[in-house]
Amino acid sequence: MIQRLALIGLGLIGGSLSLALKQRGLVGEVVGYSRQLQTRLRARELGIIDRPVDSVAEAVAGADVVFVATPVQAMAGVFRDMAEALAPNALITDGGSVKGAVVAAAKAALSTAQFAQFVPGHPIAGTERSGPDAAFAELFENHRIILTPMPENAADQVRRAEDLWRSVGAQVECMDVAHHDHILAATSHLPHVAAFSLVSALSRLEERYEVFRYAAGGFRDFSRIASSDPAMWRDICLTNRDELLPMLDHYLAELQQMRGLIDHRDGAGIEQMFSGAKAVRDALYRPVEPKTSAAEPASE
Ligand SMILES: NC(=O)c1ccc[n+]([C@@H]2O[C@H](COP(=O)([O-])OP(=O)(O)OC[C@H]3O[C@@H](n4cnc5c(N)ncnc54)[C@H](O)[C@@H]3O)[C@@H](O)[C@H]2O)c1
Ligand SMILES: O=C(O)C(=O)C[C@]1(C(=O)O)C=C[C@@H](O)C=C1
Repeated sequence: MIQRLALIGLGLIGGSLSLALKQRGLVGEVVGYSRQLQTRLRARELGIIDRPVDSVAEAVAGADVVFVATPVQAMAGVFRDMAEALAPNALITDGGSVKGAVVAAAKAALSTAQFAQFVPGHPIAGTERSGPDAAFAELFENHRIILTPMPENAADQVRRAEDLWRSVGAQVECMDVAHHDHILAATSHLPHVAAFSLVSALSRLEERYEVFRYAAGGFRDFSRIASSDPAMWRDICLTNRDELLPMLDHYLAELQQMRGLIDHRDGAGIEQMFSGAKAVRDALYRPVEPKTSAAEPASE
């Protein structure tokens, strides 16, 4: 049970965590801060927060859990603003899509003791919608949450972060910060860049109105994520640039190869490439299976 949750960033991710905790009766009071007053008031109206405040410092004062859910590049300022006001035993965690840059920002802004209270996290759950109106209590159910604990973290802080996410129905996995950024560059950041680029390319065609008029299921599935928040994805691309660029080059090489096969009317080559991709997706892509309590290992 959380006595007071400080929520910094009141959009899809922060709002959904608060609604999930409130729905289960797992939080006393939720105090919220986001940059714009209008967002804070809307978050209160939607029942995401109980008390809007005017600064990060005011939000974290007296909170036993602090959750940072702003775009990644805003987090450095948020950590700086909270440092003076944090309670000594508060758990600090976040939902940022990139972990290396967030850890570096926390380390620069917080004292050694405060940094040890910070357990970085990343829910692998979301939608293309943003802002408080996009939040919903079920978002994290049966989705993975990756925690990237650090050697500085005390074991009980890591346990608190794990318990927090399990309590809202998520399945917790831990990995190293650098490995997280490498893997997520492939599975999340590259697909978003590909989707934004595809829609951007189509939008430049002279016949674009007709193109979008006749777009059907394939286009819808591939392009949905190009409706995601541009500022959030700008931040992700810039902060995970070193992992994203090689993934992008790898993908561009594959596209070039496909172009060559089509250009040379190499039907066998095209079919082979498609068959390989289909076989891998059919075999490896598995949405998270809901866990029944009976299936939980006894040690968890
Ligand atoms: N959208 C997704 O699918 C998804 C999934 C997993 C993780 N994430 C990560 O979670 C974080 C939040 O994403 P979201 O989808 O909830 O975004 P969002 O746009 O819905 O919400 C972001 C919130 O942060 C606030 N904000 C922006 N700058 C701020 C600042 N300087 N100080 C205080 N508040 C500020 C905004 O007003 C808004 O309330 C991001 O770091 C993102 O990378 C997003
Ligand atoms: O489903 C979506 O709309 C998402 O984009 C969610 C998604 C992703 O799967 O890439 C987006 C960003 C994250 O950091 C985690 C999850």
